[in-house]
Amino acid sequence: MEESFIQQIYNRNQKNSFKVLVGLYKGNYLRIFYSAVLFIIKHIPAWVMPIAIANVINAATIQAGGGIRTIYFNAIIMVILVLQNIVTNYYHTKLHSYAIRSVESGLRASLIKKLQELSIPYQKEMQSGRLQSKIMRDVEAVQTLSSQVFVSSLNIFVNLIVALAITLYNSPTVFLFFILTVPISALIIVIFRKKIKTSNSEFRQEMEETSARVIEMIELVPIARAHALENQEVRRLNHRFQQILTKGFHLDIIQSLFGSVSWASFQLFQIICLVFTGILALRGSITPGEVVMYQTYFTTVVNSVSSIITLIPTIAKGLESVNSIGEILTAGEVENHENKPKIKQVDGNFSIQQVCYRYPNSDQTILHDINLEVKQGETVAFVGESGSGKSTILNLLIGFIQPTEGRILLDGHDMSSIDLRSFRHHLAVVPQSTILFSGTILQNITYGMPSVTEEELKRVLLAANLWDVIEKLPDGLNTRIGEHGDKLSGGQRQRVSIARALIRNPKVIILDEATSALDSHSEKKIQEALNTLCHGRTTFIVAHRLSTIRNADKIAVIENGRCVEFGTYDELMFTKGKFYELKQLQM
Ligand SMILES: Nc1ncnc2c1ncn2[C@@H]1O[C@H](COP(=O)(O)OP(=O)(O)OP(=O)(O)O)[C@@H](O)[C@H]1O
Repeated sequence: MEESFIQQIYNRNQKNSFKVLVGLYKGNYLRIFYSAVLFIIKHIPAWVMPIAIANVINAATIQAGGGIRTIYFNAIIMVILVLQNIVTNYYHTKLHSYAIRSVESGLRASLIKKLQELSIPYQKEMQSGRLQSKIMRDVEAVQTLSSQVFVSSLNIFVNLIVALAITLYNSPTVFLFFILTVPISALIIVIFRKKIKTSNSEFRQEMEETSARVIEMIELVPIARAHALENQEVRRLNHRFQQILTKGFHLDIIQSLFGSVSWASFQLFQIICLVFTGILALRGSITPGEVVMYQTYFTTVVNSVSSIITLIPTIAKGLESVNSIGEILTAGEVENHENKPKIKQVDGNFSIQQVCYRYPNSDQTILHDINLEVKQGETVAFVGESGSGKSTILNLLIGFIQPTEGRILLDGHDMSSIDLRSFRHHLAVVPQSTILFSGTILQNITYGMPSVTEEELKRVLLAANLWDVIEKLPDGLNTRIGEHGDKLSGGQRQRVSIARALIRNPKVIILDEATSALDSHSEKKIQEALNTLCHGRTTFIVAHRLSTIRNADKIAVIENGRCVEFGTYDELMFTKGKFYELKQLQM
């Protein structure tokens, strides 16, 4: 799949999260600019009001100027400036909010797209809870960062510049006093910045980890309940919450200390400023109105500088989230289909040649020199002890993982050199634990199919032995089946899964047979459905049922990652080797 624009921004600015953030707004720069201009207009009252107030005070206290006319004139100016704020604020918000919200949804869309491309082993490694936390929580932190940085920093910088400029124009002495705040604030920022960044990063990782555990726990509730392990589960999570408490507490303390130190320093400055301008007024250098004016501007300067300081934790958190999202968007563990030829037709001939496999995070080779020739339409059953490597072979055949040595040929094409998506259009996978989603039965069966005719649907339902089940349901095919299909029985779920495979009319089927025991009636129904499904298609089954094994064209016995026997049922029974032993054991 093509890299999204957001992915490109991440790849180009891997080390610099601030550059990434700015880059994300490409296409919105003009909107942001107009929003900033409107902000300046809407904010004019904040700068003009102190002057107008000073004029009114001076007109009232010093019998100079225009008296009542000055008071009225300044009042009218103030009213106009205040009222225009409502309109300009509306358009200012409209523009920047659209920009920020579109980046927010763009980030989520890019993450989802990337998740669909990442290799299956990588996804398993990352855990769904952590991924979910990145998609929801981190993107939200980036959105908060954007609005804070844009709205607050604009507010801060514009206020600061105007207050300082007016003061400089009126009194350079007071101006010099004002800018003394800069080194003080810089010092405070330097002292706290690194601590806040580290603390934020630790807290974010802890949250992600806990998120993963919580999702896992929710999925495990029935198992925990069935084994009376509720308390253990609660304890396990409580331990994680304790970690969050410690890390979050540490973060809060640093942030709060940072806030209070800066607040106290600036309040002290404000008191000094009042004393300083008061003395200047006593000496007659400035008027009483100007004392109020400078005090107001100084409050603006102080508030602006302390706002920059209070913004820092949010910025640190947001930039940490920019990094966190980048972990996914720049991950290289993707299924690479770029520039690989698509296959137009699949017959279903497989040649597995000298295949070995080792999981990336392990130094143990799981599969050794697997060699199998499978003809179009044949059914191959893999049997063997648990952990012998059967599911790993299925994952290799789907292309979720690639052989570390050897190769797999599909109709003569090396699977590593073709666009696997073109093969998977002709493939149906029926996993051991049926994966259903919380829609209707119809939606679950026709998942990913653009259109299905009534006759086709009926044929599939009959073949999957689902017709009777559907007929008994009040809403028929439109019955909602609950999360993961919880409202269906295990056997019914398996048959829905078989129907989903059937409707795709695949050329190749990969089937990890469910191990759970079913009653003989249900077992018979499933076996009939499976027979229809596999008929005339190349099928690979991890087989547990006797009937499946009996019906397979070939049986491959896997032992410790090696294929120790390969042949028909009768051949393997005749040679009285491993398969014979396994059968004896089962019986
Ligand atoms: N992601 C992984 N990382 C490392 N080792 C793994 C991973 N997945 C599986 N294994 C190991 O690979 C071996 C083969 O596993 P596999 O799931 O293929 O066995 P299986 O024959 O299908 O077992 P079962 O019949 O119980 O499903 C096991 O020893 C397992 O521990």
